[in-house]
Parts: sequence; C-alpha cells; structure tokens
Amino acid sequence: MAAWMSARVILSPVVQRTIKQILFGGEITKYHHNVKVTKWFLPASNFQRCYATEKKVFSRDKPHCNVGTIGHVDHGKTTLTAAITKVLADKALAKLKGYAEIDNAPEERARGITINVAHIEYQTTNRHYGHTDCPGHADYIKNMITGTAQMDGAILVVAATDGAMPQTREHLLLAKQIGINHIVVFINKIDAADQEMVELVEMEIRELMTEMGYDGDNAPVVKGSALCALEGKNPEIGADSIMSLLENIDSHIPTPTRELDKPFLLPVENVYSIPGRGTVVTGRLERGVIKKGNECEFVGHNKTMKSTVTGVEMFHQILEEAHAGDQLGALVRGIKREDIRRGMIMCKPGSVKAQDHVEAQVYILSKEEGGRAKPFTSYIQLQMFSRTWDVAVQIIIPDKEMVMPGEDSKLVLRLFKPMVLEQGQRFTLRDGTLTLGTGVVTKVMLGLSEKERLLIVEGKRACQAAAATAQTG
Ligand SMILES: Nc1nc2c(ncn2[C@@H]2O[C@H](COP(=O)(O)OP(=O)(O)OP(=O)(O)O)[C@@H](O)[C@H]2O)c(=O)[nH]1
Ligand SMILES: [Mg+2]
Repeated sequence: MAAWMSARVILSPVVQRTIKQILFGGEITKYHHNVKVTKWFLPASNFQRCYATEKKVFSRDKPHCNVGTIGHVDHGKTTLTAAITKVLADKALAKLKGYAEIDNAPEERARGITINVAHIEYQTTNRHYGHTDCPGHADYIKNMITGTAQMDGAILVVAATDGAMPQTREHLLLAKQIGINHIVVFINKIDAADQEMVELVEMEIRELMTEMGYDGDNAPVVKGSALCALEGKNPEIGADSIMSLLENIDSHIPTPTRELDKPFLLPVENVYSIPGRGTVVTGRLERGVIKKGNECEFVGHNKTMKSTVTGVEMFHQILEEAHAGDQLGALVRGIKREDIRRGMIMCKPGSVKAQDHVEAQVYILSKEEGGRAKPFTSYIQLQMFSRTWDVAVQIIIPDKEMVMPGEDSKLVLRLFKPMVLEQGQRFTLRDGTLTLGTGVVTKVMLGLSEKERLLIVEGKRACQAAAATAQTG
C-alpha cells in the first residue's frame, strides 16, 4: 500500500488508474459499434478477464420513424403504448412508461390549440421510433391536423370485443386524408373474445380499410392482448404479439426520406441588395442542400423566375454548401431586389408549383381556444398563412352547410394569388387578428380528376341553394 501511495505522487492519473485496476480489480467501459464493452480486471490474477456486453440504449444512429396509435375510445391505445415500452424495456430498447405516465401527458400548444399528447420513444433492432398517443378523440383530430407529432405510419387499435366503431372509421378516414399511407392493425383484447369474433373483426377491418382507400386485403393485422403484455401474462397473446406487431411496423412502414435527400426548397424571408455583389435572399432551408452554382427558381406572387446561386453565406461566412435546417443567405445572379418578395419559394427548378385552389382538412378553434364564437358558411374571406407568406382566400365548404367552432371539416380554399402549396403542407387561417383555424392541405387541385372537380362544383351549388333557402325562409 505504501508503494502505491508513493507511486501516486509521480504517476499520471491514467497510469495510476490502470495500476489500481490491475492490483485491486475494476472495469474499463467503452462503446464499440453501439455495444457497451466492459472489461473486468480481477484482482486474483491479472490474466483473468471477462467481458460484459450490453446494448447502449437510445442511440441516434438508427433511422428514425414517427408512429402513433389511433382508434376508437377505450380500445386499448394507451395500454398498447405502455405494453410496447414494457416489452422493449425488457430487451433494453426502451424506458418503461407506465399507463398513468402516458395518460397524464402534459398539454401542448400548437397554433393556439391545446392538445393533450404523449411523445414516447423506443427502438427496435432496426429503427428508432417516436410514438404519439392522445387521451381523447378531439385530441387525435387536432393532433393529426396540426401535426404536433407528424406520423409516418399509424397503428390502428381495434378491440376484438367491439370491432370497428365510429371513431375507428373517423381516424382511418382522417389518416387517409392527411396522407398517412401506411397502417398496421392491432386487434386487441383477444383474451376477452372468442376465436370466431376475432376473425369477424379482422374481416370487418380489412373491408373498412379498403373502403377508406387502403389496401385492406394485404394490410398487416396482428392479434393480441396489450393488457396481457403489460402485465407480463400469457406471452403467446401478450409479449409475443407485441414483438410481432413491432416486426410488422418495421417492415411495413417505410423510413421517411430524409429532408436532406429531397430537392432544395427555401421559403424567402427577406431580400437585400448588396452594392457591388447583387441580390441576396435569406431564409431557413426547409429541405435539401444548396451549393454555389446551383440553378434555382423563384415561385409565388404570380411569378416564376429562373436564376443561379452564386454564393451561400451563413453568419457572414462563405459556405461550400448549406443543409436543410440552416438559416442562410444566398446570392443570386441577374435578378433585381424588387423582383423577389417575401413568401416566394426558392427551389430546384420545376420541383414545386404554385396553386390557386386546394382542398384541406381544417380544425376550427373553439371560442375558449381563442377562435370565433359563431359558425361560418361558404364564401367567407379569410387570410391564409403558411411558411413565410400570407394571402387572402375564399372558403368553400364542400359537404356541409356550415362549420362550428371546435369542429373539423374539409374545406376548399380559393387563393386570390397562386402560391406554392403542397400536399401535407400546414397552414393557419386568420380573420383580422383572430386565429380561426389550422389545417393541412389534402389535395392540390391540379391533381384532381374531372369527377372530383364536378363534385366540388356540385357541393358549391348545394351550399348556394342552402344559403338562398336560409335567406328566404
Ligand atoms: N381484457 C382486456 N382489456 C384491455 C386490453 N387492453 C386494454 N384493456 C382495457 O381497456 C380499457 C381501455 O384501455 P385504454 O388503453 O385506456 O384505451 P384507450 O384506447 O387508450 O382509451 P382512450 O384513450 O380513452 O381513447 C382499460 O380498462 C384497459 O385495461 C386487453 O388486451 N384485454
Ligand atoms: Mg388512451
């Protein structure tokens, strides 16, 4: 011991630690390819070593995918979410989240709307997941429309004891509307239903999916019991069914294309004229990569102009290239400052188009959420805000007479000036200083079939007729 004490004076801390480990035993821990390697030195003999390996939890080097549970009230969405974390926690791939912890998730505000939503993370051996669960029907509607947690795919939970119910239908329809194209079905509560019932529910749900525009016949359907998995009972219908569900999610829901791999798109925030250099546009690069020399196009405010990027700057420093997420300034050739306006989109030529009418799913705020107190009918004029632009729009309600505050509805928006709008793009509708609603573009009209166009026109006529009768009556 005395020798050790004296050695301590002259040796570096690393050497000291190594000597101490050789003499008294200890461990060295390293992460090697995401696997924690623990090397033990045993005091009895320096030649005896053993290795312990363990997966490092929550690494970010796997592809990421966002999913969520949807389905009718009480069908077991929260129980299933808790069960997934339980089964994966046993494999050190998640942190266990109890039922109460998920169900009491803090409220979140998105564009003036309060949403109760739980964000949970876990991973399989292939991917890392973000998972959303909401406590009530209204929260699902708001969350899906505002995209508080955008889903790349959804887990549709159906209780075998009930089968498809109104909200099963409504969530599925909304999912299809807003572009969630991949659904994995979990038939839950098979512990409480007989085999025949389970088979009937499977047939029913496949039919419903086909009706909603999904490939119902080939959709993956997993049967099990979330409660058994959560309580660690009957593994064949419990934990095993959860693992089979996760395998299906892994294989059926594709990893979304990374923003970086898409053609570049920058919503213009500001335009400056720099003497001796030219015109500079600034903004946050929403997707893709911009390099000096790239051809570009400006679209919006009734214009389309081509140009070339002659320089990219960030924080007053010249960059080789800027990536999605960067706030940047781009020097463009041959365009005057007056020709470019805030709200235009700078993009890879031909990659986006301006639209003058689109179809959207919109959630109208209730009075308590800061919205309007009264319902509205077709032809109301509002201001639409999206990305860095805002423009006046006229609203047409295609399939009902009026929309009440607190309700969600399909709307057709006619823009007074064509602006770049894409399917899935989110926006806000305002009336003066009042935020009226928030929505997501479900269809750009250029892609509509003649039949669909007619339907909209017919809907418009029906609305006009209804308004006329309301006035005379
Ligand atoms: N027998 C049985 N009951 C289950 C199963 N899964 C969930 N339950 C029960 O069903 C009830 C509803 O479950 P939740 O997970 O709260 O359902 P939910 O879909 O999240 O409900 P909301 O959030 O209110 O829409 C609870 O009492 C659960 O214990 C199951 O596999 N078998
Ligand atoms: Mg729940």
